[in-house]
Amino acid sequence: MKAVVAGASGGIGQPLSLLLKTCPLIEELALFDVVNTPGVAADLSHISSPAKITGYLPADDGMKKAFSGADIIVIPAGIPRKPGMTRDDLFKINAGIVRDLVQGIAENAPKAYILIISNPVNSTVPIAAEVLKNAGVFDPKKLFGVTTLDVVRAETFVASITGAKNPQETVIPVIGGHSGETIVPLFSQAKPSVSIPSDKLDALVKRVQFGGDEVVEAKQGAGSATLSMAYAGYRFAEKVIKAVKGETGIVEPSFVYLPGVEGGDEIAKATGVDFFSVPIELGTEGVKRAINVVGDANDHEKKLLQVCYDGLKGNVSKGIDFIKNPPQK
Ligand SMILES: NC(=O)c1ccc[n+]([C@@H]2O[C@H](COP(=O)([O-])OP(=O)(O)OC[C@H]3O[C@@H](n4cnc5c(N)ncnc54)[C@H](O)[C@@H]3O)[C@@H](O)[C@H]2O)c1
Ligand SMILES: O=C(O)C[C@H](O)C(=O)O
Repeated sequence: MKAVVAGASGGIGQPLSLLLKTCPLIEELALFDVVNTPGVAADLSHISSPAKITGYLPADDGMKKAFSGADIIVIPAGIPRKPGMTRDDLFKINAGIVRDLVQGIAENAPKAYILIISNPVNSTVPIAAEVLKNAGVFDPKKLFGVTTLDVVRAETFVASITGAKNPQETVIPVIGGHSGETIVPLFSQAKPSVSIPSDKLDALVKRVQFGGDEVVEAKQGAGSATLSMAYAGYRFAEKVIKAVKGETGIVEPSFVYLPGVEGGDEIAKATGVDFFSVPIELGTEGVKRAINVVGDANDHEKKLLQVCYDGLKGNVSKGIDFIKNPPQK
């Protein structure tokens, strides 16, 4: 199993690479970034875990060398938010970064599982899908927008109300997209069920939807969530790897292209959007099936979902349009 981190020298990239370096399921780890990968790779190479580690810069065909033979490529490359910015404000710079990296994947590792962290995820994943389609190598079962941090936040924040000792033991589907009101936690479907006092529900939902802002404001201009994101990115990558290696029954929400995966058509019909995060059962080929939890949402959650669909549609078409009608240089 060869894993790659593209954007490996950044705030997320470094701790994510650290976690992947310690993963016993990975034999080879390649780090790619426009800066500092030789140093980050040298540092991590002293860790006595099995993964062989290499670092590449764009010079000397670095992207080709990093991506060739990759089984899984995680992309946290791109600029993060500062206070007062929306994720969509990152589009101008990050759209081109993701387009070019995914083009490199299409050319050098067309069969790799691709996990996109770079924001705005609601648009960068459709960008990736279009690039892969144009290159004739799009497999919707292998393209994932990483929304795990929203799930992690829901687990953590609900535990502060229920007092659960281990927040991770409560499974909460968080669906939709990855920004503000497109993020919809379905607390009515938590397993085991949770009891949230009605006067606390709105604030809890808002905290999950705008958890990213909490970190952006606390960092005062020094970036957005990096450590919790590295944890979340690793958690999702590890689940994909375990499923690919044959472990069964692994389910985690992810932002995928619904019409291309089993069970997705029904959800696309219900939501009116083709890219959407829902619980995904993972298998040896990536997405095994998308699980339709939309119909089970309660009335309060259905109202949240309506707002989500409206916001998400614009974000998705903006991404698709960026590739179909490229901006003039
Ligand atoms: N999906 C999520 O839940 C989630 C959570 C947190 C952050 N993010 C997003 O992740 C991205 C990265 O955040 P960060 O805090 O690590 O930022 P950062 O600025 O600390 O790191 C980004 C890294 O990307 C590198 N990079 C830039 N262009 C590149 C290219 N063309 N090829 C390879 N590498 C390139 C930079 O050199 C830098 O090392 C941001 O867009 C942020 O909004 C997403
Ligand atoms: O808030 C951000 O901009 C980063 C990330 O999407 C997050 O949810 O923390």
